[in-house]
Amino acid sequence: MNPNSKGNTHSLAHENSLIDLAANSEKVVKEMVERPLVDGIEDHLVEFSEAMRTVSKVLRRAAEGKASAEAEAAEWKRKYEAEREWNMHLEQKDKPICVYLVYRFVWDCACSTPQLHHWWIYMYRQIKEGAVVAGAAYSDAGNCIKQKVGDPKENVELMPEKSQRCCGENGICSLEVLQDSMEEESYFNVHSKITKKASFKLQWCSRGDDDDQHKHDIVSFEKGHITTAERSSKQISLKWESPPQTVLILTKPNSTSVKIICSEMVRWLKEKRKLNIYVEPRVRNELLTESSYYNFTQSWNDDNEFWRLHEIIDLVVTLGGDGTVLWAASKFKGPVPPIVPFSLGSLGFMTPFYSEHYKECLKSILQGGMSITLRHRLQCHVIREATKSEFENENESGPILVLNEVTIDRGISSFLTNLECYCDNSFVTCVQGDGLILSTTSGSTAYSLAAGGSMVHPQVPGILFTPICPHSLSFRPLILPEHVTLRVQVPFNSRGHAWVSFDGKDRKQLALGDALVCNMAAWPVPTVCRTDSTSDFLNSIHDGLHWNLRKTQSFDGLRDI
Ligand SMILES: NC(=O)c1ccc[n+]([C@@H]2O[C@H](COP(=O)([O-])OP(=O)(O)OC[C@H]3O[C@@H](n4cnc5c(N)ncnc54)[C@H](O)[C@@H]3O)[C@@H](O)[C@H]2O)c1
Ligand SMILES: Nc1ncnc2c1ncn2[C@@H]1O[C@H](COP(=O)(O)OP(=O)(O)OP(=O)(O)O)[C@@H](O)[C@H]1O
Repeated sequence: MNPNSKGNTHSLAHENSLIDLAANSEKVVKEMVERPLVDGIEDHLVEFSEAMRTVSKVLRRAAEGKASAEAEAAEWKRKYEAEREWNMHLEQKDKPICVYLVYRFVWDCACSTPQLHHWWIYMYRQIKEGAVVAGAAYSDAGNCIKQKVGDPKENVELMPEKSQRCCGENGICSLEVLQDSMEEESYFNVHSKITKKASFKLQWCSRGDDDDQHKHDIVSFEKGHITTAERSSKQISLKWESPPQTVLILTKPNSTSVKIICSEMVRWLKEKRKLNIYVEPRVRNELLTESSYYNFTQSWNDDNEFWRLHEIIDLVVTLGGDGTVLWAASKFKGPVPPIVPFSLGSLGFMTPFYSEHYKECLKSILQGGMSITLRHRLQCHVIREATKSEFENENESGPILVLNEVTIDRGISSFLTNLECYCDNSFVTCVQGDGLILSTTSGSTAYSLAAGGSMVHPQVPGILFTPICPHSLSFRPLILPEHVTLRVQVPFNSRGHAWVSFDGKDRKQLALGDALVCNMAAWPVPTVCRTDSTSDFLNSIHDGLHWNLRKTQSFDGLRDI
């Protein structure tokens, strides 16, 4: 048998079987198609296709929602950044082109070299910061040589000295610092024959470290402004490098005991410590009504003048309760000088100094170093839905700074607040309840505590997110890191408006669509400690809040051992 013919027969059979199979499959499919559908399958298919349609609708909506949330977040970011830019622009505008005009530098020839050196360093810093400087200096009694500043900026120009007096004979050695505008010039002329702000150094150290090896500078100090370049939770000490000369006293109004201590303190600071003393206009009037002796006290006419005071104030003394410390902090929109809080209120959580011992306390603070607590503040912006591109007038004066907290609540509305909260543009939650507290760690022992938030040591950097009476069983308070930006928005489907207040003051309404944006401010409030930050905090929670006060269990009764 021919093997080839055998192979041909096999392949032919295989082909025929494939044709049969195809014809059969076609027949089977035809039968299946023609066969009536089994009961119920049609219904299932309809249901299935409806379900698929619903799924695709949900997916489409989710995609649309995500896109709109992203667009909204981008819009808020844009508004927030535009507002910051605007504020920075205003700040620049506020900054006089010629920040300092040194119009007289009377030089004692006996101390020429080191002081002249310091003066030029000081001037160089001003120029670096954008100041146009005009001035003249005299190097020694006989030869009044005008010195020109190198050229740190082109706008440096020397002005002829008005009264070219050499002071070799009278021995005065003073630097008068003036603002350039008329208003500021007259203000400083009238109010201060001043003086350079005292300089000091901030360090952190571990407890019990006696030698300087364990101390580290944490803050560079220029022009008397404290800024936390690096936030530290360690104890911070402040050491004067030149004697403080100017003190501002802020007092709680309508209190007889405060008035008595205030007038005594002013007299003592002037007579015994030879300090320049600033008081509020109200207090100056009260002192002058008491006696014309107090004519030496200085004050200010309006907020603009006050806002420049931090440039010459070495120390702030508060006489009152916590409210007076909050008041003092709120007066400083930028850098804050160290605050010495004397207790003349009822609770006094942040006021560790006893007013009866003011002489000893102030003496040691003015002479030596001190421990301070750098209390962080929150800066808040109210952003109105109605003003999409421009920012409200209220924002033109810059952010509102709080030392305790900013509260968003339902105010007089009887409905639940409905607040959408975002952290760095990520959705956090929707607060449905009486409201929300965004608190600093200093404020953790105030309203936030009453709403169930944790007590946090004031040196711990963080922002407390504490709901007020949330209508939910699982809403625990949060503590967020200090670097985040929080946005709390009243959604359009909210039943009522919300209200925002700053350290319990300045209530503002938030309409539908309005938002509050807040983050940590650059300017902390340095408060002087009686002992140190931790001891003062623990004393306050024990004495002020009676924390964990319980009768001690006796030895009587059952025991494990
Ligand atoms: N339910 C509450 O506890 C509640 C309600 C509203 C306001 N407050 C707090 O009152 C503060 C305003 O204080 P005020 O003196 O101007 O108003 P206030 O006269 O109403 O006094 C409020 C009380 O809170 C105390 N307090 C303030 N700051 C504190 C802090 N950081 N730690 C511990 N206790 C503190 C004060 O000593 C005072 O006893 C707000 O910032 C807010 O924290 C609390
Ligand atoms: N210099 C000031 N000018 C205007 N208002 C002030 C000034 N100092 C304090 N206040 C306000 O006066 C109120 C009472 O002040 P403060 O809280 O210091 O006293 P207190 O209520 O007696 O003390 P405590 O809070 O310890 O009970 C606060 O609302 C505060 O904002």
